[in-house]
Amino acid sequence: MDIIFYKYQGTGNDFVMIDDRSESFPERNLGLVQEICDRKFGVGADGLILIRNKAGFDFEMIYYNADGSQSMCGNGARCAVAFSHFLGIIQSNTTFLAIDGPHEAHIESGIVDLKMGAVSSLSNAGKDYFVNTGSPHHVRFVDDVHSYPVVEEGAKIRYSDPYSPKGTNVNFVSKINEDEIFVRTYERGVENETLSCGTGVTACALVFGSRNELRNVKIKTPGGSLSVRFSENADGSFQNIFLVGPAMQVFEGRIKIETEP
Ligand SMILES: N[C@@H](CCC[C@H](N)C(=O)O)C(=O)O
Repeated sequence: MDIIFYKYQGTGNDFVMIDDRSESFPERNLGLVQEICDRKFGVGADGLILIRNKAGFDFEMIYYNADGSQSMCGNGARCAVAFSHFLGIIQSNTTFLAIDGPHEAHIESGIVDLKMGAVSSLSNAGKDYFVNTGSPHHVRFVDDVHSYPVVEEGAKIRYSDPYSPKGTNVNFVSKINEDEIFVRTYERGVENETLSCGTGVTACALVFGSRNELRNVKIKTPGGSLSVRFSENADGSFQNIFLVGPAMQVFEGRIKIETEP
């Protein structure tokens, strides 16, 4: 069996995208997801996304990390919107379903403005913070994020007791300007630093924005620039959270699936 795929990247977070409206992808075959995402033996990606039909929505995004686990992916969702636009499923506005619930988005000139789920609170985690933006995120502010040992420290926190057994993603943040931060993220499910993480930068923007009375935060990541705007309620919850940034198709191809003779 051959599967036609497209590759997308959103600020360097890269995804294999499959139009699976026919529901022919063997979604329970997590070994296949791992093989496709393998950078040496497969296509290579941080994650794999299936686009499926869903009653009441324009489409459903089914997201897998490179290891086959599932969670919400902000950059993946922006790429899914761009891919659905490319496929002609949507025009410039959409409402779609992801693992954490419904999302709205707008796409124009390759920039996707994605509404994230509401966030109930920010928690303290020692001197750091924890925020769930559809996926769990530990947020640590550091003096110089560029020289910080992200993989080593991220792996320690990712597997640490408070987050066991499912673990967390871990973000390291330095302030660049009054309204701008630099974020590097260790992602669970990839088990490495990725060039950008959409739910991660959203978590960091909420913490930074809340502490500094900002409602629009610019973010730089190793893979490019994003922004997050939001409103904060008196009870410390957040709503109308929008993650904005580019999503690009980089190539298309055919995956050869070995079948038993
Ligand atoms: N890269 C993603 C986050 C993907 C999910 C995460 N690795 C997890 O398992 O929680 C993003 O852009 O949000």
